Amino acid sequence: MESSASSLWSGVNSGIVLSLLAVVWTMLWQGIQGLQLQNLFSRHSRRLSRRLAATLDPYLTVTIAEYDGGRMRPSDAYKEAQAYLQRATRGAGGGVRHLKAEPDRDPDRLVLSMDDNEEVADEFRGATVWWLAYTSAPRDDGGPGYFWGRASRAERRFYRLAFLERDRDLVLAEYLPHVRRQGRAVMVMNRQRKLFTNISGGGGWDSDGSWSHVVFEHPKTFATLAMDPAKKKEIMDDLDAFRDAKDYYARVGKAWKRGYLLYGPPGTGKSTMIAAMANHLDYDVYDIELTSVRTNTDLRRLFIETTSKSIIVIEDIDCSLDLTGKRKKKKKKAAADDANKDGEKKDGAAAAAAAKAEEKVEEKSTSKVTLSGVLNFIDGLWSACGGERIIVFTTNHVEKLDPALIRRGRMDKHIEMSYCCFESFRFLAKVYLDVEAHELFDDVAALLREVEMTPADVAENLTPKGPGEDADSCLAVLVEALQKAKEKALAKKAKEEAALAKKKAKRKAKEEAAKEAGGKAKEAGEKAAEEAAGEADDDDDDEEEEEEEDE
Ligand SMILES: Nc1ncnc2c1ncn2[C@@H]1O[C@H](COP(=O)(O)OP(=O)(O)OP(=O)(O)O)[C@@H](O)[C@H]1O
Ligand SMILES: [Mg+2]
Repeated sequence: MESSASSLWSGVNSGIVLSLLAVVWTMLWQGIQGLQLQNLFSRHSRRLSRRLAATLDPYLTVTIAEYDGGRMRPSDAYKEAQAYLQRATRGAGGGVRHLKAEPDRDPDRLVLSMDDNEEVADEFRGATVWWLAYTSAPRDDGGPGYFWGRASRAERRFYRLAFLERDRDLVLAEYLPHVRRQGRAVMVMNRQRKLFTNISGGGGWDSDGSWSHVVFEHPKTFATLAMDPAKKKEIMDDLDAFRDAKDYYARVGKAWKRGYLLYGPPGTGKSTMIAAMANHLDYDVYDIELTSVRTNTDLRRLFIETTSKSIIVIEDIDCSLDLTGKRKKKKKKAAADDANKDGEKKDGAAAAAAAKAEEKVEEKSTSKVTLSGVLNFIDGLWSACGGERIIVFTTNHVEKLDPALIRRGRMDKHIEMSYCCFESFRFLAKVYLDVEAHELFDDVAALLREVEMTPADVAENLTPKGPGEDADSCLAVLVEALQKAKEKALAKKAKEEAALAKKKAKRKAKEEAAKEAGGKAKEAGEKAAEEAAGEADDDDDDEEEEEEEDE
């Protein structure tokens, strides 16, 4: 015990002495630099001064930069060191006086890490090492990193590890790999799933390169998603197979990514499905607002800055992208057609889709992202970097999408999200009301065969709105809503049929009028022809007479 105490003291003392010497040397060196006297030294004397430095300052250092060598993404080593040091500063903060705090998974706790210019000591197999965190001012050198934004234009962050020369082998061969391993373990332990957006941050958004994020906390899982059970199982199996298929993708030489196209009317659960997928796989979500991406290059940068184990989402792809160059015109025409349709009120789903399309048509005018940019984004050379990514597109109008965009290989799995069927209703009744059988189920079943209602509307009707509401009243509300929807659909159908009959009758009348007019015209034509022929005969007679007279 005593010997360990004395060796500790001697270690501490030698550490203090060495630190003091290092400080003195640094001051001397900086003083020399400050006076610009180093130019007076010959090459020989500079070599000598370095030797002197090595004698006075027996520390070696390893610097880990967040971005270096033109990197477009933060270095993994930096992130691992950061996570490792979070652990090293746990508890009382490991002797660090200035700490940075971030929210922890546990809402009552904070994850602490050392602030800039703080130093923390760490022990490893009897050796002491020191970590220093620091930042350097933004660089504006136009180098490779400059193009990619954050690497140069923002403050650059570093960790510097200092250790005694005698521990060189131990630190380089064993301690640093240990730091990386432990760092990765801490990252997995602390991992909070995130929802990223490319819309510039503000409010509760944390910025991370081109992306801002919040903690992803969507409660929807496959256990509460209403859809045909067989279809649901197929999707879950597909996701599981993808997650475990690293070797398979490597073997067949494909980038480890998979595309899903979710299509169907508004309110059928496309966005909800994405949340369920993210929760099932424990992946982050990157939600790309394509109308905010200015160029194809920006889109590529966004992709490069995503991490693996993530779902990259582009919602309403048909509204966000000028697929053919004619779409804008078409959409305006369609909107006008919709508005003129016999003054008829649009039903909820169509109105929502039209509003969404109109809104995005306006927004996308500032974006120069092209179809080819998106195609490259999905399966160009860059799409292979990182791996383990799922790309999801959603649309209300699958028929409007360019076939190249959704061909297998880009969008590998097409999933139709449709109106509520009886199976889905039963599922929702169990989830929302905890009811598995009820006398009104038969009515609901019969009505759902005749009426199209989205799971969103069914779920809303099944939600108790007040303290007095129970399963009976909620189901009665749903039946009433379905009956109303049926009446509305019947009235709409009758109106459409009447309009069609009117149109047909009009067309028929027009045809008959044309026929009659044609008949009369024919008669008149024939008469005129006859008269003309008669006149011609008279003329012939006159000519003959004239000829005779001449003879
Ligand atoms: N299949 C479903 N199971 C459970 N809840 C659903 C389902 N579909 C929709 N919902 C509920 O309806 C609401 C709307 O669904 P969601 O936003 O996923 O629709 P969407 O298909 O993405 O619509 P849009 O095309 O307008 O974006 C959600 O709050 C969700 O809770
Ligand atoms: Mg949606």
